[in-house]
Amino acid sequence: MSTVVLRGFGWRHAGRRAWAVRDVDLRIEHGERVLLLGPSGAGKSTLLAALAGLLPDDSGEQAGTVEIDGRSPADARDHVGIVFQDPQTQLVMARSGDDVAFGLENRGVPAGTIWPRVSDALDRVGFPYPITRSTAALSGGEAQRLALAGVLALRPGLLLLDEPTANLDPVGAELVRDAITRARADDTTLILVEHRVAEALPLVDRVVVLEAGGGIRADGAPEMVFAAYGDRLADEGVWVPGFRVPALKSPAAAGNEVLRATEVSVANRLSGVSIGVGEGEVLAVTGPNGAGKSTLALVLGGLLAPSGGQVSAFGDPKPPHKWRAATLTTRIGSVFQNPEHQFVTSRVADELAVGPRRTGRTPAQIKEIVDSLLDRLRLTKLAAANPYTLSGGEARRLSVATALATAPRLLVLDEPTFGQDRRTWIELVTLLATLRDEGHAVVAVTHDDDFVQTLADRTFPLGSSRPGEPLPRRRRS
Ligand SMILES: Nc1ncnc2c1ncn2[C@@H]1O[C@H](COP(=O)(O)OP(=O)(O)OP(=O)(O)O)[C@@H](O)[C@H]1O
Ligand SMILES: Nc1ncnc2c1ncn2[C@@H]1O[C@H](COP(=O)(O)OP(=O)(O)OP(=O)(O)O)[C@@H](O)[C@H]1O
Repeated sequence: MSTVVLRGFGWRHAGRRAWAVRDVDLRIEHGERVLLLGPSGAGKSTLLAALAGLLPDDSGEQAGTVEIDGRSPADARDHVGIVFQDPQTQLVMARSGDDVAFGLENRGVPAGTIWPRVSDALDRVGFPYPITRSTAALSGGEAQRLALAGVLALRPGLLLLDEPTANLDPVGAELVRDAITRARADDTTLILVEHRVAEALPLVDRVVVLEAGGGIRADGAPEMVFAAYGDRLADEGVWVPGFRVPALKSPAAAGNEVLRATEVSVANRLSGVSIGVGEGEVLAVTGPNGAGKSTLALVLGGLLAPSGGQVSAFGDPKPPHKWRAATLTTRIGSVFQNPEHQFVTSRVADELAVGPRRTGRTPAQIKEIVDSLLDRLRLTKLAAANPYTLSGGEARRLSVATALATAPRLLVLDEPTFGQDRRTWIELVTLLATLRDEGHAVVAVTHDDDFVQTLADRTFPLGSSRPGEPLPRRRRS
């Protein structure tokens, strides 16, 4: 167990004018369990990184002090376990079991107890493979489970979790919540960052809300915080319990089919899936971790050749993965599960210009497209920032914006709403609804039930025993 004390704490990342987080005075006692909230970009991940001793002096400027049990985060590191927002970045070993064992070995855990602790931690998170499974061949949710097992095995005094269930299917999320609850028995101090408040509340006894411009907006027992500040927090973008999602489903029937996949397979990852999507339709692909959703998205987006089956789109005799890059970008816009995998420039604004430039737009047209997307996705202030330095929510919005920049008629989005606060979520979903109403087709892989309820015209449950409903051949009347 650990006590955390922040006094006047602030951090400004190198190369940024604005402070990521500032004026934070906070004391968290041994064994307390805190939900840290705040709008996208408010500095939640930065604060966790500071506590984990992951902000080296030369990477920015610090104000105030941080102490864990009276020590600096660098000195307390052995007592702290963190799971990042993007778990794939924290897996270091080639084999899954070794990845969990690595942390234990580093901390000098006696050799005889390492492997029992590894298998206990993997069981707790429902990791579905033998310990020899390659870490490079894990789906997003599987990687998240493994990263969690890695820190749970350490039994840290201070456990820092950044959206630990965002990539998990409902069964996985429940297991992880159980595992977090069990860590309570070890008197672990917990700081949890999670946009979706309802599921996180049973795990915590205190809520701290960071203010976007600095300082703490609210702090106290959950019921007190939401009773006193609920409405204002909602206005500022925080997901508050009881939030009802807007209904944005299309009143119109789907138009002509733009893409059809027949019995597509990818060896060991996806087997025999048939799916189609029509103009003006939002199709949600759901299903358990490892079902093959991201693999299917790559195939539909023309980014991965299927090993079996056919894909045809826009009446082209060639399948999308054989199209020229310029053709592909004007027809299909893809968003990957990990936004960083798709960034190719060092400025947010340049990133948005890549597609339009490739498709021959004039400089004036490019500027108009870029400015409009920055505005619509709340990224204008970050136009000059390096895409790799964005917060999780910002990076996700940039990746959606880049997919829209060439106005493709089909969007294939892998977890488009991941990491969004309430305000950016509504804006993003409303933007997709507008595109849908203009006749664009949208295929979205998602674990976000609110997204399905709000926007999906049809759901394709992959990996379940129910086959996807066939696409009715309807025309817009
Ligand atoms: N390495 C970095 N270099 C420069 N700026 C950064 C870096 N990491 C984060 N930032 C900036 O600091 C601010 C806070 O980011 P942080 O990731 O802490 O926010 P967050 O509250 O966790 O957001 P989200 O909910 O979107 O994940 C953001 O504006 C972000 O662009
Ligand atoms: N590069 C890879 N090489 C080999 N196997 C892989 C690779 N990537 C994923 N897999 C495996 O293929 C299957 C499907 O993975 P995929 O990422 O498509 O699942 P998913 O449904 O998107 O999962 P999640 O909900 O966890 O993101 C999983 O069993 C996964 O372990």
